[in-house]
Amino acid sequence: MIRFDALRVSFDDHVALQGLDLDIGEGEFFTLLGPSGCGKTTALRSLAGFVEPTSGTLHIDGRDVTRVPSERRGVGMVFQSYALFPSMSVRENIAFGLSVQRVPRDEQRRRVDEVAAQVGLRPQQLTRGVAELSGGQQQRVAIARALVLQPRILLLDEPLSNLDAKLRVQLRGELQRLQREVGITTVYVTHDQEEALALSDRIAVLSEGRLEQVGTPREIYEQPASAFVCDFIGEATHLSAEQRAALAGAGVDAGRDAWVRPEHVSVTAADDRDPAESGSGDLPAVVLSCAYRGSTTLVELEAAGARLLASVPSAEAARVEVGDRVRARVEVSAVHQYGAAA
Ligand SMILES: Nc1ncnc2c1ncn2[C@@H]1O[C@H](COP(=O)(O)OP(=O)(O)OP(=O)(O)O)[C@@H](O)[C@H]1O
Repeated sequence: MIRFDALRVSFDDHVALQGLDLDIGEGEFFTLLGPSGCGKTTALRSLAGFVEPTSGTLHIDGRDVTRVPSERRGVGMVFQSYALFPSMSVRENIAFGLSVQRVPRDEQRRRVDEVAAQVGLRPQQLTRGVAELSGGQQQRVAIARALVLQPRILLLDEPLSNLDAKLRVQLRGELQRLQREVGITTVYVTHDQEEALALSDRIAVLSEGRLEQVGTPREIYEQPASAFVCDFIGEATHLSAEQRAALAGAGVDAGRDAWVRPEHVSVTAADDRDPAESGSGDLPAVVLSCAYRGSTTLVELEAAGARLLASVPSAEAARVEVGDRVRARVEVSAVHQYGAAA
């Protein structure tokens, strides 16, 4: 339903998007994810019609909208700051776009009531000033203001980034439910990988204006297509040359870059066998620190001369202490390898 075709955006001599190809399906919750400056906001703003591409095309529902003005693209946008009018009531804020379009008063009223109920705003909240509302309620108003214009696509630019951690988690659940209920195709921008994994049907990971990978949260996490994605999504240890050499007998290619996630490293008691001979992916290790995380504990090890992270059930972690000599067992089949080692 949305197609980016070789979309390139340059600002003076800086290339923000280097030819983006992307297809987003009807009803999808699709996230553009990447570190600051990777071009995700530029991609979103191009889709909204606020940024003019240097080359390439954009299609919505099969229609070339590359040069179509923003207001005729059928997109509704929610900004990071919400951009609500502080002197107006909730109802006036939501109705703003309808007033601009000179929609009759009684129809405005009906549509605002309908969309307010959809996003979970109570009727008595509609007469309040927006300044009196909490961050989460303001977010609902901002979404209602976009939805009331009945867009085909909802664009959200880091809408949760101004909220505290607990509210962010709560609201992302609400946002997901709301999107499912309304069924509207949604494009979401964030630099927060945890948020992207929790919310999205699919994710596009961008780096320096290029697409690194597109996939479901599970695909991106479990089969990262590049070292960049593996490092950016979740936690991973970049194995040193010495660690790779020590694991070569168990099947790691010592000549290639290698990464392993903490949940694929376990900690067992040290014994006297030479780990290199066991062929099982064991490394002699010393416990450097233990960070309790509830059901699991992140154990930082020094293994074969370099750092290695292991995520172990907290019940097991209770048996190890900082300074203990242990064995780190690396699940070699879960090691991600890319290109030649630097
Ligand atoms: N209007 C502009 N003029 C000049 N350069 C711009 C403009 N907008 C963006 N850029 C540059 O383009 C690059 C990509 O910016 P963009 O805002 O798309 O990144 P981002 O991934 O969304 O980052 P952030 O999370 O920090 O917003 C950055 O290097 C940025 O400085």
